[in-house]
Amino acid sequence: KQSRKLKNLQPPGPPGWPILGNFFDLGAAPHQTLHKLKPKYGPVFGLKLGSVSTVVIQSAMAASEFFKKHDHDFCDRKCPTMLTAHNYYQGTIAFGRYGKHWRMRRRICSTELLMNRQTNEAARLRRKCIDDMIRYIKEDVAAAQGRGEEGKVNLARLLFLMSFNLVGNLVLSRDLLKSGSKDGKEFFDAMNDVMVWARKPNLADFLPVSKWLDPSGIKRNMVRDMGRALEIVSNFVKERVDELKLAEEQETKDLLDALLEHTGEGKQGPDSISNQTVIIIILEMFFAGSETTSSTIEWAMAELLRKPDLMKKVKEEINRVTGPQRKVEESDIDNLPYLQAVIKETLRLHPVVPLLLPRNAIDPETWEDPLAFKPERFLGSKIDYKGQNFELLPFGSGRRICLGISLAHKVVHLGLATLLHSFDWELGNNICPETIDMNERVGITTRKLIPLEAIPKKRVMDAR
Ligand code: HEM
Repeated sequence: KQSRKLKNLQPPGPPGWPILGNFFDLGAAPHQTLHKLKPKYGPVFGLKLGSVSTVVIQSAMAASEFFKKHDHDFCDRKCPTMLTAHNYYQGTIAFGRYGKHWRMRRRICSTELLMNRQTNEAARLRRKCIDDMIRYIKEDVAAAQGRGEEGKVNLARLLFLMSFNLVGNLVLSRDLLKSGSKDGKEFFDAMNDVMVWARKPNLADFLPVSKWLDPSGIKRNMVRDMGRALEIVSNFVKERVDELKLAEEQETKDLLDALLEHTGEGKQGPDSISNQTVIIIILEMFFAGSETTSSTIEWAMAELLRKPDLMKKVKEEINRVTGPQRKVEESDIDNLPYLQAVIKETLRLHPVVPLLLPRNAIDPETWEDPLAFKPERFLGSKIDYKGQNFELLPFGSGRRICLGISLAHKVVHLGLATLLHSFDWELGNNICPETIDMNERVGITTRKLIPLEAIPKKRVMDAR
């Protein structure tokens, strides 16, 4: 949201169509279209998306200036129309209006979930979910080979299952994917469906008069699936409330407990939250924390499979630090500079939230050969993604910086390193490094259009 003063300062940009403005000029990959407009309009220009005035910032210098001088003016958010289903907008952190309610919800989540009081317990859960993924991979390969196939696994799906299950463990202390968990399976399906609808671009966000139209039924489907997801979470919450009533001592063990401490009778004022808000925040942790993390690891694997020499280099580094038998631990991350460079390069080239939460900057001029995957550019460089280096902002910066940054940092490194250290990866018949499809599917998050599949092989060193 812009103040009137800032609105008047809207910089010039490409002329748009009457009423619709530049909405249809953005195309299927808006972040790439914006990059192409830069030579003509400079690093800062304005766009009219229907009735919404937007400022695009595409240089490190302008982003630095923006965050240092105007972060406060731009720290409000506009909730996409799709997320008004079931009053989602009233509880959300990611799309919430800037103010005391947002601040309080964010504080509870970052303290309880991400700075985690029980640091060792959270580390154990991360380890467990990643180990489970390795087990599922082995089971899938065995099943595929049993069918006489070459043993390809759908890495995209297995990574998503891992990060989804991790959020379930951290926020609800529930293993949602444990076989036989009916609620878990239903919740997983409903979540997936909501994300499909949320990914669709929606003219109603930019042209309020069109918000009553629903030609392809997206809104109707969203209401239905969001309703299913919220109902399942609301049952989880009810169960916990009942458990707490019976418990003698109440100890905060996860995010749900922490949120429930702020509800209930006698709680009033800015410090209190409603039951519905608890449910929405829990759901949001799954939206914000699962696909973002899994997609980043998937892109990193795709880039490494395209460049076998880089794959070899990162595997050798891990092997040097852990030896062939020991598992990679989170405490190894600091000693794996090449792995860190691979992740930074992945987040530079494939930021999973490229545009749709505002304030993210892409800055090709800062980088030599910007479209090439070259982790080496980060070796010996102090550039990091914590929001202070404005040429690399995959998690945003300022007051609305990603709340899950430290969790994502650990899971992405440990997850990728464990995949690489557990198997030797091959592409299989009919595909070679040069032909891996790297197209994007753009929405709230940018995923690989074609989910990555690869064959995990017994490591050469184990086979010897
Ligand atoms: C690689 C993984 C991830 C990436 C690239 C990512 C990226 C982002 C970005 C770009 C934003 C907007 C920042 C801004 O406007 O300045 C954001 C916001 C947010 N992220 Fe993440 N994220 C990731 C993982 C996670 C995880 C694991 C969680 C939690 C479990 C999470 C929770 C959130 C929340 C709640 C917000 C909204 C913050 C606010 O508006 O106050 N994210 N993320």
